Amino acid sequence: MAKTYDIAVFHGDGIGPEIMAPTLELLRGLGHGFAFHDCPAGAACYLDCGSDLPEASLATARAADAILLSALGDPKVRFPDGTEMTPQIDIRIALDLYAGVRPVRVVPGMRAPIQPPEGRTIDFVLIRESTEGLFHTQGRGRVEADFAEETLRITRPVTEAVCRFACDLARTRKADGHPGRVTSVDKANVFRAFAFWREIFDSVAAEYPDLTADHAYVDAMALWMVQRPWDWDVMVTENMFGDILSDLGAGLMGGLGMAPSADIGDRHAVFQPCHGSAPDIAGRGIANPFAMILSAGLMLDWLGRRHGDAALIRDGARVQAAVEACLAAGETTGDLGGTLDTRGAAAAVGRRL
Ligand SMILES: NC(=O)c1ccc[n+]([C@@H]2O[C@H](COP(=O)([O-])OP(=O)(O)OC[C@H]3O[C@@H](n4cnc5c(N)ncnc54)[C@H](O)[C@@H]3O)[C@@H](O)[C@H]2O)c1
Ligand SMILES: CC(C)[C@H](C(=O)O)[C@@H](O)C(=O)O
Ligand SMILES: [Mg+2]
Repeated sequence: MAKTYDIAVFHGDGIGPEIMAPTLELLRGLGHGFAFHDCPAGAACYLDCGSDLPEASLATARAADAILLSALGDPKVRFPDGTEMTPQIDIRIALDLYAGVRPVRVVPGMRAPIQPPEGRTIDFVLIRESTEGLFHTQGRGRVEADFAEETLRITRPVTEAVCRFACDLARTRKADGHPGRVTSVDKANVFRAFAFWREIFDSVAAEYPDLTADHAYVDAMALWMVQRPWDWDVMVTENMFGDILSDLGAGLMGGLGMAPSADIGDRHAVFQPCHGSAPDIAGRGIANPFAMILSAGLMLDWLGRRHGDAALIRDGARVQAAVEACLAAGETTGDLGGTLDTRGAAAAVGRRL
């Protein structure tokens, strides 16, 4: 009998449920025997039950084969100390999801602000360490009357693991015709913690003589991602740098509605769009579902490779191709210049599947 995959589903806040519902419909249509398990979390859940990440939801996520997560959070709903709830960070830390995979891919028809020169493509992957770095003290920073302080933490095991993940990915991509280059993005000129990061990156990269390994300072990389985004293959960087650069990457694709992500650890993985709950457009049914759908495509690919299921890998690629065909045909939501609403854009993907 074919395997059933248990998928934990966080529907989220704001536009979260609006983009998750049609994504689940598309997944059901692929006929892989997915069992979806709802996991309440986020701002609405906090108002409802007093927790933004109930233990039961985390337990369901832990037991699942994969986790699909839509945008969570609402700037108007805060903890008593005034901080916003960020359960997605708590999940990354609780499940050791150290490798945040954020692909940046500009394809024909995309309303991208920068077009590559003839013969070049914008197609790189940013790997964002997602469990430590400058997020180490998130929500626990020290705030006194006259100063505030947060801590940047870089540890050897996590840095080795995320650098190895990036090198493995560059190697896999090289087999598909990419240059086989991995770039560490850091600030080693100023911070000893980043000199430590760079030294670890170098020692891991030395195990991959078939790859080109190099470094860039994060400020210069922000410039180069705009000036020559076609030059990059795989980048690996600290949590906060990756958070910021991945939104820059989303900008290269025409907006956050196009930016998927995967947070991957050794045992678990979460698939979610890079964007938030977009309170400014929530409830109107006009959010772009493509980042959520592409994230589901990354999930199919990851599950397929993990379980040796070629049909899942094939469908991961089909989902990406279907979204790209919609872009080429101009069948998109308003943020990308189209006239479709959320359901219409998802249906356009469905027709191509
Ligand atoms: N991964 C996540 O769950 C995640 C990521 C970022 C922010 N957040 C949370 O979301 C809330 C809102 O944050 P924000 O406003 O800074 O960022 P946001 O990503 O929600 O929105 C930024 C801008 O992008 C637009 N946008 C985002 N997704 C879109 C989509 N799918 N289609 C069309 N337009 C889209 C929004 O309308 C807005 O103008 C906050 O509570 C924040 O903490 C969650
Ligand atoms: C919402 C926020 C906590 C989150 C992050 O900072 O990681 C988001 O910006 C992201 O990029 O996934
Ligand atoms: Mg972000």
